Amino acid sequence: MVESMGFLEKLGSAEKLYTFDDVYIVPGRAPMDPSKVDVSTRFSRRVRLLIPISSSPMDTVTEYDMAVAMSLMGGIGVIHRNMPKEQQAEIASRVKSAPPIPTSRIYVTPDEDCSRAYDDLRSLGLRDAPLVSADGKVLGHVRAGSLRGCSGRPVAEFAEPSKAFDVRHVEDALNFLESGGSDTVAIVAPGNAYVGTVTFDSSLNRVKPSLDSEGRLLVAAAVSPFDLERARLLDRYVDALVTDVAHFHNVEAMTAAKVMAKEVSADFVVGNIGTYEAAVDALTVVERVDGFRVGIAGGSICTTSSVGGAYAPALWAVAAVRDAIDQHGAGDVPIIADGGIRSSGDAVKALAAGASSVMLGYLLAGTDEASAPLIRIGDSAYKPYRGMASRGAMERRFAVDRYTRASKRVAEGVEGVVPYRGSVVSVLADLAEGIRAGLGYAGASNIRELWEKARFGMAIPKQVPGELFRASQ
Ligand SMILES: NC(=O)c1ccc[n+]([C@@H]2O[C@H](COP(=O)([O-])OP(=O)(O)OC[C@H]3O[C@@H](n4cnc5c(N)ncnc54)[C@H](O)[C@@H]3O)[C@@H](O)[C@H]2O)c1
Repeated sequence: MVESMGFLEKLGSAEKLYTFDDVYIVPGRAPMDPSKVDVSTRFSRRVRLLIPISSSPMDTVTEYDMAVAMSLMGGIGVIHRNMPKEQQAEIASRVKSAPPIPTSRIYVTPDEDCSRAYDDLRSLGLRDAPLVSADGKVLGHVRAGSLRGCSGRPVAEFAEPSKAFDVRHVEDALNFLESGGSDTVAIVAPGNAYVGTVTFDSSLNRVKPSLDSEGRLLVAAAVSPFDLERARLLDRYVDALVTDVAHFHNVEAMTAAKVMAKEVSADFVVGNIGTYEAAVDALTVVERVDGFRVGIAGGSICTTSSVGGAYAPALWAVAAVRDAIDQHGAGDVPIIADGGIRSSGDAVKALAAGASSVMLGYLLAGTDEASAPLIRIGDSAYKPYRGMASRGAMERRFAVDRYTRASKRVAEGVEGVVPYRGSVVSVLADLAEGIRAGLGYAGASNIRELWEKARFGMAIPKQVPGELFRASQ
């Protein structure tokens, strides 16, 4: 069809590539209060989430801390691939053995001065703390009360029998804390190795982690579709593998992914893709697709649209891929909307267009758990954030992995900084609440209903709400 068109006709029939700023959700009749809206979803065919959010596999975003926090908050983190495969697998395995509750690292060591330990515990408002040896084993427990008035003696003299709980049975620890038996308990891995301290905090009840069938935190990892060895290694630990290339709709990438999908047992998510045709081809060639990561060139640090002139904004691409899935009887393959999401409102629009979840980079990059160091510029704190096809990220990739194929020499991303935003826990809690509110406005009580009920509208003339207020400031 397109081939028989003249060039002018081709230009004139340009498709409308809707972006997040082009449309809004038209409010609909809400069946319930937003607090009761169910935002649980699936990341991929078998991986269930309690909030529809994942963290992007970027080297300034997702390593151990982010992956743990994402799952603790009901989402999932995708560990980036800009490191040796052994290191990526080690991170995934540590996430799997992390306690499925928020922990801190408050403990006392045997040779610590007892009066200093007493002051430390009182300043934290704690009645007790685990006693942990220098080589990381839980030896017992120390009560602040028994340290009162002591001086110059080692903490070891005040040790009481251990109050440590196995990481595989943390519900016992929570019950013990709730019963008032203690303020703190140690969580240990098999062999009594100290993992972290759980401190009694009524807000614990509000944390609902997303877990696998064995009660462990969820984790996913990025791979190149050409890196079979990495995929095989990661497959032992992760719930999902995510092919991580800019343009998955490439015959070589899809053919390699077909081989990989047969070799691994974790859910197999492919991407990035941006069109109806890419989804149909991927479903046909790869044969096992457990999820699509959708959106090309939309990220805040991505320069693909200026380097290559190509763009498939996540909103438009999600709708196209959802239609492809529905029309090709592929069942219920979840879509992850990726790139350019700057707010919970953007996330709601992506979900309304047929996504099951959203993947975030920019919104999470400024948090404590993001894998870049905190830096100070003048009086303000920032964290570095860079595209995975930026010069720095590419150099790192080729330096750490000699098997990486160099598909590009020209960077398609930039490196910068984002303002520091504190813990990702509160960022995610706010985003989840915003998404619940969005479903409420759309008149939906869950994401499925949002797909059915959401109506899109355009403001004419195009106007951004709040613009008038800002203009008058
Ligand atoms: N989401 C986006 O919009 C976007 C855009 C650019 C880069 N990136 C990220 O940057 C990193 C590097 O990506 P990458 O694809 O260069 O990885 P890569 O160098 O590992 O390339 C992998 C393969 O993807 C295919 N491919 C990539 N770009 C192509 C193109 N322009 N035309 C045809 N085939 C192409 C090729 O098969 C290539 O061998 C990844 O983490 C990727 O997710 C993301």
